[in-house]
Amino acid sequence: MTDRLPHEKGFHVSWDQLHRDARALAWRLDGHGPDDGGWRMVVAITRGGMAPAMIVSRELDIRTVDTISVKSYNFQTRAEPQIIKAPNMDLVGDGTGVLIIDDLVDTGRTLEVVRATMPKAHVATVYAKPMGREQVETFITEVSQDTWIFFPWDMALQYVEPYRGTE
Ligand SMILES: O=P(O)(O)OC[C@H]1O[C@H](OP(=O)(O)OP(=O)(O)O)[C@H](O)[C@@H]1O
Ligand SMILES: O=c1[nH]c(=O)c2nc[nH]c2[nH]1
Ligand SMILES: [Mg+2]
Repeated sequence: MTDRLPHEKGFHVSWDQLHRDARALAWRLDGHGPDDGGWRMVVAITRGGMAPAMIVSRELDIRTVDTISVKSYNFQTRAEPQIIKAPNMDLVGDGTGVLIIDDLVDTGRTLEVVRATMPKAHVATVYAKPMGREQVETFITEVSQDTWIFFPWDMALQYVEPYRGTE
């Protein structure tokens, strides 16, 4: 099944902003792991979760980092999420003490699929849209459902015309 989402607005995130927001996510998570061991592992949802997961694992000094690969979108058109690569389940166990990190939650379908494989893990994203918010335990910034978030790895600096135009 695919459906096209109308996006009225754009939210453009620079590398600097992403760094600040991912750090803020780490600080919010600090000290909120399970009482008997804290956060012991990070699982990044590729590809968008990899940069935030690197920053969070660095801030929280977590050295065990794995990935789960999920493909859900072709540009802005969504399809059913598919797990292409699983993390090391011997390390993940039931997910206790595991932080699952993604760049954003939109409809929540990606996280639904990922959560099912690690039921006791804690899910955190940097950004969240209302439809998927309930799939996430911790996030930093919410944007409206009709906003498309543009990440720094999808953008480049380019010339823009002055507001008043040129002669
Ligand atoms: O909540 P949902 O509606 O499922 O959408 C959110 C997911 O979509 C994007 O990933 P995408 O599948 O585009 O892959 P990418 O991370 O490799 O860009 C984004 O990075 C999230 O993982
Ligand atoms: O770069 C992205 N921006 C978004 O807003 C979004 N929603 C789902 N997948 C997305 N990818
Ligand atoms: Mg993704």
